[in-house]
Amino acid sequence: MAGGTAVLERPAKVAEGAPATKEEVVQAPAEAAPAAKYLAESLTILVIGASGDLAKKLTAPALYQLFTRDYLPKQMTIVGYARSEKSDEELRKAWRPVLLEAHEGEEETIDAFLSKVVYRRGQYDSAEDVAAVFKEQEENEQADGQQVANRLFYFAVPPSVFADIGAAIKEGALSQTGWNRLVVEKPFGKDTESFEELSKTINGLFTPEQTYFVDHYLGKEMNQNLLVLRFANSMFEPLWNRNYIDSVVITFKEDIGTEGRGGYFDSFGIVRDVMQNHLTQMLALIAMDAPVRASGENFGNYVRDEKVKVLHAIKPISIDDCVLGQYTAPDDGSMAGYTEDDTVPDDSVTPTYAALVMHVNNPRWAGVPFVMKAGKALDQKKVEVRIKFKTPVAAECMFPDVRVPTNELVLRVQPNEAVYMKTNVKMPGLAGVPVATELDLSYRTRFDDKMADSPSAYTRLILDCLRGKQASFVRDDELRAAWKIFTPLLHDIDAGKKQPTKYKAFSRGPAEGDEFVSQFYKRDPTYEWHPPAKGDAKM
Ligand SMILES: NC(=O)C1=CN([C@@H]2O[C@H](COP(=O)(O)OP(=O)(O)OC[C@H]3O[C@@H](n4cnc5c(N)ncnc54)[C@H](OP(=O)(O)O)[C@@H]3O)[C@@H](O)[C@H]2O)C=CC1
Ligand SMILES: O=C1O[C@H](COP(=O)(O)O)[C@@H](O)[C@H](O)[C@H]1O
Repeated sequence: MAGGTAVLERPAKVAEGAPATKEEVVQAPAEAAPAAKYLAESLTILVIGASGDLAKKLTAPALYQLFTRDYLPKQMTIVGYARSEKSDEELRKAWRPVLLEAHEGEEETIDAFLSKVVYRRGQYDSAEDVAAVFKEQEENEQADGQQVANRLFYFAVPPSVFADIGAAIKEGALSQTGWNRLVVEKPFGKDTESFEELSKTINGLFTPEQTYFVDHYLGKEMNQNLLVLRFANSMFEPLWNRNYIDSVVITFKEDIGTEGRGGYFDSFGIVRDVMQNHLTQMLALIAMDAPVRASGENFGNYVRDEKVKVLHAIKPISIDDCVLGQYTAPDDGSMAGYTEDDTVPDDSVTPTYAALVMHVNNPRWAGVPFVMKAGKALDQKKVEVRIKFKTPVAAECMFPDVRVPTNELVLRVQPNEAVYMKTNVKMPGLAGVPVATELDLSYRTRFDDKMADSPSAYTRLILDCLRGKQASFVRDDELRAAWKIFTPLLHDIDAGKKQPTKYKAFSRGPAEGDEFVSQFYKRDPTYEWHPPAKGDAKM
C-alpha cells in the first residue's frame, strides 16, 4: 500500500505514474520524504464535528503527528467546525491534554500546532455558515501571493448529517484554485439499502476522486505490510492457495466493553462495528490477487480492483454459519454487563461477539474456510490473521505414527506487531520427532527505533489523502460488495432469528464460539512459545 511499498518520492523529471526503479524501491527509507506539491500550496483543513470525541482522540493527534514530521504546509489552518458555542482557546484546551498525554515534554511543539487551530461555529445544513468560514480564510490562503488553495473536509460527524454538510460544502466552500477532498468516517450505512442512499448522496455531490472513505484498519502497519509480505517474497505466493492452505482465521478481540458507546453500539452490533468493514478489508488484502502495479498514478485503483473481485466471489453469509454472544458482568463485578449500560435497553439482543465462516468461491480459494471472530470484553486484546497450512503428504508418509504439527503463518496486527511462522524442526537430541517452533519476526525487536515512533493509522491515511493517494481508502464498489455479503445475515440478526449466548466478560466468549471455530481450525495444543530472553541473539 502507499506507505508500505516504501517507494521514494519521485524526482520531478520522472513522469507521474512511471513504475518505481529498482534503486528507488531498494533504497527507500522507512518513511518516504514529504511530497513537494501540496506542501508548497496553502491548505485549510475543516474538521467538521470538532467538538466531538473522534476529532479530539483521533483526528487532532494524527494532524499533530503530520505537523511534527513536516507533512503539513507552512500556510495551513485547521478550522474546527461544529454547532456548539466555543472559542478558539476552548477548542485548543480540549485538544491539548490528548496531545500532551501521547507526547510528553513536547509542550512547545503542541502550542505551535495549536496556534494553527481555530474554531468556528455553524450549522451543518447552512451553506452560508460554511461559506463564511472560507471567506474569512481566503486572506490566509492567499498570503504571500499564494495562488493555490487546497481544502480538506474531514467528516467527524454521524452519517445523519453527511447529506446536509456535504450539500453546504458543495454550495459554499469549494476551492476554485486547488483540490477539494472529503474524508468520510464510517458507518457507511447499516445494510445494502442504507449504504445505497448514502452513496447516492455523496456521489451526487462529489466525484470519487474527491471522496476518501476511511477504514482506519487499512492504515495499520501490518495491513499496510500485507502487499509487501505477500508479493515481495517468493516463498509465500506459490503456496497462497487452496492446494496448501487449510484455513484462514481472522480474529479481533478487545478486553474492554462498549465503554460509554453503548447507545451507538446497540444499534450496530459487533458484525457491523468491525466485521463488515475492518475484518473484511483484511480478508480482501489476504485473499486478493496481485495488483497490476504497486506504484504510480493508478495504483489505488489497481489494489481496489483486486479487492473488489475477491469480495464479489464471497457468498452472502448464512445465519446458520455463525455464533453470536453478548457479555455479562464478570464474577468479580469489576465491569458492568452489556445490558447494564444505561444507554443499552435491558432486553437488548445485540451481539457483542460473533464467530462466522465465509467462503471465497474462486479458483484460488474454493473450499478454504475463512473464519472471522470478533468480540468485546474478551480475555485479551488482539487482532491477528492466522493462516493454517495443510499437513505435507511427505510428513504423513514418513512419520505415520507421529502427529506432525501443521505450519501456521500468524500476522499479529496488534498489540506488538509480529509475523511468525510455526515451523517444524527435529527435536534436538537423540529423538527424531518433529516439533513445532517458530520463525519469528517481532517488530519491536527487529525495528526497535521505527516502532517507537510509529505513525498512527489515521496519520498515514490523512497523509495519503493530502498526497491524493486512494489505495488505502475504500472504494464505493468495495463497500457495496461487502454489504452484499453481510446484509442477509444482519437482517436475520435484526429480526431476532438467532439469540446471542451470554458469556462472562473477560472470558473467551461463548463456548459455542470455540466449538464452531474448531470445525474449521484445529489448534495445536503442544505448541509452546519461549519468548527470546535478552542476549539470546548473541553469537
Ligand atoms: N513474536 C511473538 O510475539 C510470538 C508470540 N507467540 C505467543 O505464543 C503464544 C501461543 O501462540 P499461538 O499458538 O500462535 O496462539 P494461541 O495458542 O494463543 O492461539 C492459537 C489459536 O488457538 C485458539 N485458542 C487459544 N486458546 C484456546 C482455547 N482455550 N480454546 C480454543 N481455542 C483456543 C486461539 O484463539 P483466540 O485467538 O481466540 O485466543 C487461536 O486461534 C501466544 O501468546 C503468542 O502471542 C508465539 C510466537 C511468536
Ligand atoms: O471502528 C472501530 O474500531 C475500534 C477498534 O479500533 P482499534 O484501532 O482500537 O483496534 C473498536 O473499538 C470500535 O468499537 C469500532 O467502532
